[in-house]
Amino acid sequence: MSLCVPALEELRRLLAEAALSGDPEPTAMNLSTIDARGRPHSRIVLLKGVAEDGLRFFTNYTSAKGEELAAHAQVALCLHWKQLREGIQVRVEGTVSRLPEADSDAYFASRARGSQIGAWASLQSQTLPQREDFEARIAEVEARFAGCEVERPPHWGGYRVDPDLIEFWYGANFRLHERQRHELIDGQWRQRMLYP
Ligand SMILES: Cc1cc2nc3c(=O)[nH]c(=O)nc-3n(C[C@H](O)[C@H](O)[C@H](O)COP(=O)(O)O)c2cc1C
Repeated sequence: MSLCVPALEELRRLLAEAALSGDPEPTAMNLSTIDARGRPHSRIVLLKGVAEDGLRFFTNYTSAKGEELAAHAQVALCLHWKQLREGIQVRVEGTVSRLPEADSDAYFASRARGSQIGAWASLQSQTLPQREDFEARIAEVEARFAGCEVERPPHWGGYRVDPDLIEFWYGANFRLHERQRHELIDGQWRQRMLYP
């Protein structure tokens, strides 16, 4: 894995700045995946860390996105902070792999108990015939783990995105926006500007 240290440092700086800017969801990012038929799908997930091994997010491995990621490991991520400076967008493309179990365990243990219960109770992406069915599953999981810690379900955990493209778009007056693209080409990170 080859990391683009300057781009990841810039991303961390922007995340910190976005958190201070009062953005209610500074880590919300669009995650695009491709299914086995080549059809793209997008949804928001939370960016849970920019680490040495890539960008992390957590989800249900048996969800629609989990199946899509098993079919195609290529993903595109997009973050947008409307109120930061003149507006900033970050695009990331790369390859996902599952995080080590110990990392998923550690993150799961840090989650609120309600979220832990939800990870067991939600059959994410499957048809829910009626709301009461979900509530009954939540009650069943709460009873199962009453008085003890909720362990991580085997179907729930993290992915890391190993980027091969990171692009920063900085908004500016009169549409003189700035685009800085970092691309991994033949094992080397290269930087160039693009017309906005
Ligand atoms: C602000 C926001 C944050 C979200 N964060 C996550 C997340 O971190 N992980 C997750 O699995 N779903 C998250 N979701 C729900 C997803 O957008 C999506 O509905 C769910 O993961 C099912 O997607 P799928 O059927 O394509 O697998 C979030 C939704 C919103 C609006």
